[in-house]
Amino acid sequence: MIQFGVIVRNFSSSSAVQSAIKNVTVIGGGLMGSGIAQVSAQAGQNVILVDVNSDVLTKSQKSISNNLGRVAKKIYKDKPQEGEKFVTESMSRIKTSTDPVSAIKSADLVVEAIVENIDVKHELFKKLDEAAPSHTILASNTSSLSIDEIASVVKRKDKFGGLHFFNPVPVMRLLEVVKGAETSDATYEAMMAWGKSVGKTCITCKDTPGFVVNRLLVPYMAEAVRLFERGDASARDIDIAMKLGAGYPMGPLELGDYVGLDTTKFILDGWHKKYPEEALFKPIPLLNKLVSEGKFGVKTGEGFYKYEKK
Ligand SMILES: CC(=O)CC(=O)SCCNC(=O)CCNC(=O)[C@H](O)C(C)(C)COP(=O)(O)OP(=O)(O)OC[C@H]1O[C@@H](n2cnc3c(N)ncnc32)[C@H](O)[C@@H]1OP(=O)(O)O
Ligand SMILES: NC(=O)C1=CN([C@@H]2O[C@H](COP(=O)(O)OP(=O)(O)OC[C@H]3O[C@@H](n4cnc5c(N)ncnc54)[C@H](O)[C@@H]3O)[C@@H](O)[C@H]2O)C=CC1
Repeated sequence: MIQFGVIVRNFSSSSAVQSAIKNVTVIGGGLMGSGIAQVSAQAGQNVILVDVNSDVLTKSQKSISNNLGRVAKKIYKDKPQEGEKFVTESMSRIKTSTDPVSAIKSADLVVEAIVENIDVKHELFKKLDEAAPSHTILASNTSSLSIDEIASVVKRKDKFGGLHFFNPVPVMRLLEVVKGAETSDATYEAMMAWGKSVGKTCITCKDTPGFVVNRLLVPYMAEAVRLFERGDASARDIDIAMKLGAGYPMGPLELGDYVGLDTTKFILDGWHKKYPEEALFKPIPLLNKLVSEGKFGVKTGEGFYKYEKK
């Protein structure tokens, strides 16, 4: 059995701590999964990125390569050749697959970043639990679902936890490490060490709705949509207000488009179902309308604003 210890290394990159986790499988090659694959490969780990859709995987590889290029420009400002080597080597550590079962055969850690739907996540984790080696840690990047509820379908509850990243993963420095009711101390410590190894500052949170960031951020974004829906201010003015008046890097509606209005709706709907009396979680007709029209934000080319399709 692999012992997940921590080896402290004395080198000057952001990942000063190296985790014993070497092989990572990331399931879901969308916005978040591609970012998680990137930071893992950057940190020297072998990555398999899995998606049901092979076109998504092609797109992910392209965006990871571009984003690695941005990182390389920063780290290797005056050494373009070293920058190129960094990109090529990091990319060579990422393999792709459409078959989750074969992709986890040598995984030390699996990070799931598929659609925010408990039934779909259950179906996947049942398969992963049966197929993964006994030492493999299973983790979910869920934004809003309960870690214990997701873990209810697996036998290895002691080796299950939450690893909640933020978008864009290569830039946002936080990782919320969520300890479920049955997550063992060894698993929790291995997740913390791994988070540090991929360059993140880790905080710990109990398995509560939205953990820390989303419990505060999602109701704020929802209130901004309601304000716009009432016609109290234009979308542009709401966003300018929060950027210039509160110092946020993005306004709340821009952020909704960036996170994905589909994901935002999944989060709110899930919480509303669980806590029907909570006014902050009530459905928002405008948000539902945009999602029903396929306007998910940046990823579909339109949300509150229009974007050039990538
Ligand atoms: C829903 C959930 O469960 C949880 C969530 O994720 S909630 C969402 C959390 N995220 C946020 O709140 C994001 C808020 N927005 C921001 O922080 C910033 O607007 C932003 C970082 C996204 C973009 O910043 P910006 O200054 O407007 O744009 P830009 O100049 O393109 O990027 C800033 C830097 O990040 C880098 N960057 C941006 N995206 C990148 C990516 N995907 N990969 C690598 N580098 C990237 C750029 O290269 C640039 O680097 P330098 O400053 O060294 O040149
Ligand atoms: N968008 C955001 O800002 C954040 C999202 N999250 C969470 O991360 C997860 C993924 O979100 P995004 O990356 O935004 O979604 P996304 O829609 O960009 O990507 C999801 C991907 O999962 C794939 N997929 C769906 N079912 C699958 C399955 N059974 N097996 C393999 N692949 C499958 C889809 O083809 C898609 O490419 C969700 O749980 C979300 O709540 C967490 C932090 C931030």
